[in-house]
Amino acid sequence: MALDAIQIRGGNPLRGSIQISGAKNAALPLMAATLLSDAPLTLTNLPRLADIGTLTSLLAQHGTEVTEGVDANGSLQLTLRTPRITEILAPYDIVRKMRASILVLGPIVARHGEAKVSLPGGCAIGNRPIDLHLKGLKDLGADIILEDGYVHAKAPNGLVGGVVNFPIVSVGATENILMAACLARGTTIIENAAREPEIADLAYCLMAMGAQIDGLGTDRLVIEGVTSLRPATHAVMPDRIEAGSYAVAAAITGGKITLHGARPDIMLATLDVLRNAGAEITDHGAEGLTIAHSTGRIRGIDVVTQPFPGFPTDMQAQVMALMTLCDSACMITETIFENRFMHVPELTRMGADITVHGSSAMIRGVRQLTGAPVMATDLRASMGLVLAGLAATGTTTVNRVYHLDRGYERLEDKLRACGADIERIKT
Ligand SMILES: CC(=O)N[C@H]1[C@@H](OP(=O)(O)OP(=O)(O)OC[C@H]2O[C@@H](n3ccc(=O)[nH]c3=O)[C@H](O)[C@@H]2O)O[C@H](CO)[C@@H](O)[C@@H]1O
Ligand SMILES: C=C(OP(=O)(O)O)C(=O)O
Repeated sequence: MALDAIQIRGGNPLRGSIQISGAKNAALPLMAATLLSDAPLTLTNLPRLADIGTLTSLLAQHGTEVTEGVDANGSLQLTLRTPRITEILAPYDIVRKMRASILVLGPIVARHGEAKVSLPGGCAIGNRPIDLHLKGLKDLGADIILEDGYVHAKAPNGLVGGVVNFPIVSVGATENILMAACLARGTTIIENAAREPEIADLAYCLMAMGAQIDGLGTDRLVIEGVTSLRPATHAVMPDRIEAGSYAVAAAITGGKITLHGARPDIMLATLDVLRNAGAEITDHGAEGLTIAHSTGRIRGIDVVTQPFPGFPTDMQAQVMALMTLCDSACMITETIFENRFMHVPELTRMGADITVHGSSAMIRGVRQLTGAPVMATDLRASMGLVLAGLAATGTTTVNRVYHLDRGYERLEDKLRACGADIERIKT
């Protein structure tokens, strides 16, 4: 595990352009989909991230053959082929590193009739139970036993389509059940499905593989099971959270950045907040967007995280960093994860004025942040601190860079190309 740190000497307005990478949170379920079929699945526009490597190792130990290449745009391309599931066990040592490992559960049970996946446990941002994943598989006829820290799911005669009504919206549970339902006998209806764009991206890929899915982009997905799937090639959608993070980099430093390949149509809630905060945003459609913040201070805007199309929890820490410099006071409320304010004490050490009351944080804007050594316990909190460091006077050292390596491809290169004074250092 890399224990390097990111060191930033803040204060430069960032100007330039950044190419947005493929989305981590789309890539992971797309890779897991290979387990549904013996036919090859080629994924292009993959980001080179630690999480992609972790899932590649997990898939390989389940029997997936992985051929690595480079696509026409220079991004990572993987051809995944799983002639058969050679191992039903997803071990604790891999699952604990990355919660998205739970996404192998649905596909392996659906195809092989049995899977044994380590319970992921909690993580820095919350408890993150998997009861909804298990409920969905039970609704499709799987027997589930929890033993020795593992979920043991069995459906020896195959899954059977049914109605899966989720009591709360879950991205991962929707993805797991969507994949499993592709091979279940008959029709599956997922009610209260998550509507995140990464789910539609997964559905498009599954349909290219021969799955029959209706209701894309809605909270009701209808899946007609098929007996087998065919080869497919799919380009991973652009990362709306990476794009949102760099949009904040432009706003917080009073700069101007063009985000090539960003999709403004799936970033509306984030862009609304940034626009209301005083940024000027130019929508270039499929080409991307340009964001600038040239006049006056940031306006304080209240933000509440919600499932898509609401404001994403994965942008909360970054927008909080921005709001520390606002001209008034504002409130950020986190409704998705119970412990996603780990960046608050670190931002406070940089001079921010933030008071947390339960799931809300009251931010009173300050005129300036000052650099400090900081440490975050999760990916987006780390990015929030990088953004604060870009705006602060003096030097900020963000420790535990491995969190950032989970979700931001070539972070320092992309920011440096826009004028940031940023480097990776050994600690
Ligand atoms: C790899 C990936 O795509 N990760 C994203 C995914 O995580 P993930 O899929 O884990 O998040 P969920 O949408 O499942 O979680 C939403 C809420 O539902 C709860 N819950 C979830 C499942 C369950 O079985 N029981 C339960 O109670 C969670 O604790 C949380 O409070 O969506 C989150 C919400 O947009 C994002 O922050 C993560 O970046
Ligand atoms: C919380 C995140 O990821 P994961 O679900 O993989 O922990 C994230 O991408 O912000």
